[in-house]
Amino acid sequence: MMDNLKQQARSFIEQCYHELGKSPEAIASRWIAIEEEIVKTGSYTHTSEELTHGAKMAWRNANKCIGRLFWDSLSVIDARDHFTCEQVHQTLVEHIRFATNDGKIKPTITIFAPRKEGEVPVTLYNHQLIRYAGYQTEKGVIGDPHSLHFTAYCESLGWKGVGTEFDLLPLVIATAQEAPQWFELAPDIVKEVRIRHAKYPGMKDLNLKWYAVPAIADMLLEIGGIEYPAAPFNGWYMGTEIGARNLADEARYNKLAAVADAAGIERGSNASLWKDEALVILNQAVLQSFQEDGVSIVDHHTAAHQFKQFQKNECQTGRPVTGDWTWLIPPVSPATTHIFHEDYDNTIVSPNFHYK
Ligand code: HEM
Ligand SMILES: N/C(=N/c1cccc(CO[C@@H]2CCNC2)c1)c1cccs1
Repeated sequence: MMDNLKQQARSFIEQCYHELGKSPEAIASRWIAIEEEIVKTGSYTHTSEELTHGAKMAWRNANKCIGRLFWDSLSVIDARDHFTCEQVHQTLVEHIRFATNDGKIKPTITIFAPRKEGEVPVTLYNHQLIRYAGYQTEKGVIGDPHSLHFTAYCESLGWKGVGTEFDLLPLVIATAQEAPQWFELAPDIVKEVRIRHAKYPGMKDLNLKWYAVPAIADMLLEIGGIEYPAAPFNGWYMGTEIGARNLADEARYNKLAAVADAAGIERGSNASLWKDEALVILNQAVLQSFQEDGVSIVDHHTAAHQFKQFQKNECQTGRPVTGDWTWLIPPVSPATTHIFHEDYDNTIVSPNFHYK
C-alpha cells in the first residue's frame, strides 16, 4: 500500500517538475521530502504549485473530454483549508460567480481537502453545482427526469421546490463533523439563457431555457496517489449537450416534437426526418441564444477542430494522446468531424478524474 503511494508520488513529481522546467536537484530534494512525509505520516501534502499543475494534467488526461485544448488555462482554487459546511457553501458560491464572469466563462476547479486515513473531509451530493429539479406527478415528470432521485433526497432534508420545469436545486454539503445540509442558490448568481430562434418565432413560446455554467461536482480528482473526493470543476457547454441531449432525449426534457410543431415541421413519417430537422433547429437556437446573450459556448464543429489542435500540440510536445472515442464523437453529425474517422487509445493515465 505504502509502496504504491510512493510509486505514484514519484512518477507524478518526476513528470510534473519536468513539465514545470525544474532542475534535477529540485526534483531530487522534493522527492526526499515526500518520501520522508509518507514514511512518517502515511501520506503527503501537495504544494500549491503541484496541486495547480496536477489539476491541469488531470484535465489533459480526461479521455472523454473534447475540450482539452485549453487544459493549461484552468483556474485552480485551493480550498484545502475549508472544513465547515458554511465555508464550503461560500466557496462554491464564489466559484460560480468567478467562473460565470458575466458570461465570459472561466474554466475553474475548486479543490477541497483530500481523503486522509479513509476519512472524507468534505462531501458534495450534487451531480452538478447548477441543475434543475425533477418531480414525479400523476401527470408524469415535471422538470429534469435525471434529477428525480436527488430532488427527493433534497426534499427529505426539508428542501421544498416550487414545482416548475426549471427549479434550481440546492447545494447539499456534508463534512467529517457535520451531517448533510442544503443551501438554496440565490437566483441572481445563476446565469440562465432563454432559448429562442431568429427564424422560428414560435420557439420562444416553448419557454425553454438552460443554465450557463456546467459544473461537475461528483467526480474524484486523483493526483500522484492523493485522492480529492470533492473537486468541482466547470467549463463552458458544447451546444449539443443542451440541444441534442438535455432538452432532446426522451428520458430528459423530450422537446423535439414541440420544437417541430413550433417550427411548422410536419411530423408525418420517420422518413421525413422531422426529428433530425427539429434537432438541428434546436441546436441552432441554443448556439444563437447563448451567443446573443454573451455566454461562452462552442459548436461541435469548432470543438472538434480545437480537439484536433490539441492532438497536434500534444504530438509536438511528445506526449501520447489518450481518448474515449465513444464519448469524444458529438451526438449530432458525428461523421462530419475528424474524430469519428480516427482511433483513440483509451488507456487511463494519472493524474485524472474518476467516478466515485
Ligand atoms: C472548457 C470547455 C469544455 C468543454 C466544451 C468540454 C466538453 C466536454 C464534453 C462535451 C464532455 C462529454 C460530456 C457528456 O457527453 O455528457 C466532456 C467530458 C469531460 N470533461 Fe470536458 N469540457 C470542457 C472543460 C473541461 C474541464 C475544465 C474539465 C476539468 C478540469 C473537464 C473534464 C471533463 C471530464 C472529466 C469529462 C468526462 C466526464 C464523465 O466521465 O462523466 N472538461 N467535456
Ligand atoms: N461542458 C461540460 N460537459 C460535461 C463534462 C463532464 C460531464 C458532463 C455530464 O456528464 C453526465 C454523465 C454522463 N453524461 C452526462 C458534462 C463540462 C462540465 C464541466 C466542465 S466542462
